[in-house]
Amino acid sequence: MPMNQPDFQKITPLLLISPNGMLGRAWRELLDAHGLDYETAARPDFDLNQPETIEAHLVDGVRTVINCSAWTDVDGAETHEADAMLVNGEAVGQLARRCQAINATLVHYSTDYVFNGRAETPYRTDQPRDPLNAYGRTKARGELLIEQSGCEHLIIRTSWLYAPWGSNFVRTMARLTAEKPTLRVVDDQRGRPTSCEHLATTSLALLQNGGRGVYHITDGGECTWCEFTQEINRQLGHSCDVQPCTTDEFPRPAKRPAYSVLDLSEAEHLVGPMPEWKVNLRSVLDRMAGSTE
Ligand SMILES: NC(=O)C1=CN([C@@H]2O[C@H](COP(=O)(O)OP(=O)(O)OC[C@H]3O[C@@H](n4cnc5c(N)ncnc54)[C@H](OP(=O)(O)O)[C@@H]3O)[C@@H](O)[C@H]2O)C=CC1
Ligand SMILES: Cc1cn([C@H]2C[C@H](O)[C@@H](COP(=O)(O)OP(=O)(O)O[C@H]3O[C@@H](C)C(=O)[C@@H](O)[C@H]3O)O2)c(=O)[nH]c1=O
Repeated sequence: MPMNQPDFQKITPLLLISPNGMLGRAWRELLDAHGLDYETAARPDFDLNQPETIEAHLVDGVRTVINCSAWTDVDGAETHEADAMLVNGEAVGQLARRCQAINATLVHYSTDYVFNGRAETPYRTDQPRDPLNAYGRTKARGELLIEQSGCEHLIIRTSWLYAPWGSNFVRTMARLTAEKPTLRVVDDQRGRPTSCEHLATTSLALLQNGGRGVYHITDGGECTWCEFTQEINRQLGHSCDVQPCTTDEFPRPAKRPAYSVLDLSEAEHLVGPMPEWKVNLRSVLDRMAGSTE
């Protein structure tokens, strides 16, 4: 990926919120690899439900705040929308207003689930937010509050995150395809998987290259959850029979969008093409093979 002469002085010192989440860990590894100057903010010292802890961590001198925190339990948000809204909505507004006050740039993550999934071509960054579920509504509110705060920001929408660590679809399916002779996986939801390591690296490149406003970053290509599982099964050499099913045959509390492919052209214009999801999947599975986690 073309990365112009890095001038990290413009973006440091950084504050990394939630370095122990799935994406937060990828950011931590990336910042360590570059030897960048950063502090971290995590529970219990930093809690988005306690506004005073936001003020205590976002202090004068911090140039960039990378927010990897969120309520990510999509089904749980259906019955706890107010709690999810505090974390993904109102607290994000507070973060953004604090960034404005200390003149820091806020890098924030959002989701394909802010869209209704009724499109048939990739969602552009400027298409209207119209979430189908509670999680999507809370993430849409967070985006809006950032935009209203007037802070300098980079909102990165992404989708279907996976990593060699944490709780995610690839790790779940790696286990299930090893354990089960057959598996049924929904084949009528189409989107773009995203490796967290790729996302962190590409986010840093976008930040460095002046990306501000809303951008989309995912792996390249697209697939259904079933096709994703079939490829995990194939790359791992497992012999599970992965069969397609419909969303109706796999009922869940939260509705998911049928089509949530994000248009990548604006990010690709600044930082180059996104690697294909099968290529990124291979790297992550290789790393999982060499790990005891
Ligand atoms: N996972 C996915 O598939 C996708 C995720 N995204 C977005 O990407 C971002 C990163 O997601 P991901 O890495 O999967 O998230 P994780 O669920 O792995 O991590 C979320 C982090 O948020 C922290 N957190 C939750 N509540 C609070 C709180 N009240 N105060 C402080 N910290 C809190 C958690 O802390 P603790 O470690 O203490 O639990 C955890 O470290 C999020 O914005 C998410 O919405 C977008 C698209 C897809
Ligand atoms: C385990 C399993 C899942 N599935 C389906 C259900 C669901 O439609 C799909 C994916 O399941 P998950 O629970 O991993 O998906 P989900 O929690 O909806 O993942 C989402 O998380 C949030 C945080 C985001 O922002 C989104 O981009 C997206 O990544 O796989 C099967 O069909 N068969 C199975 O055996």
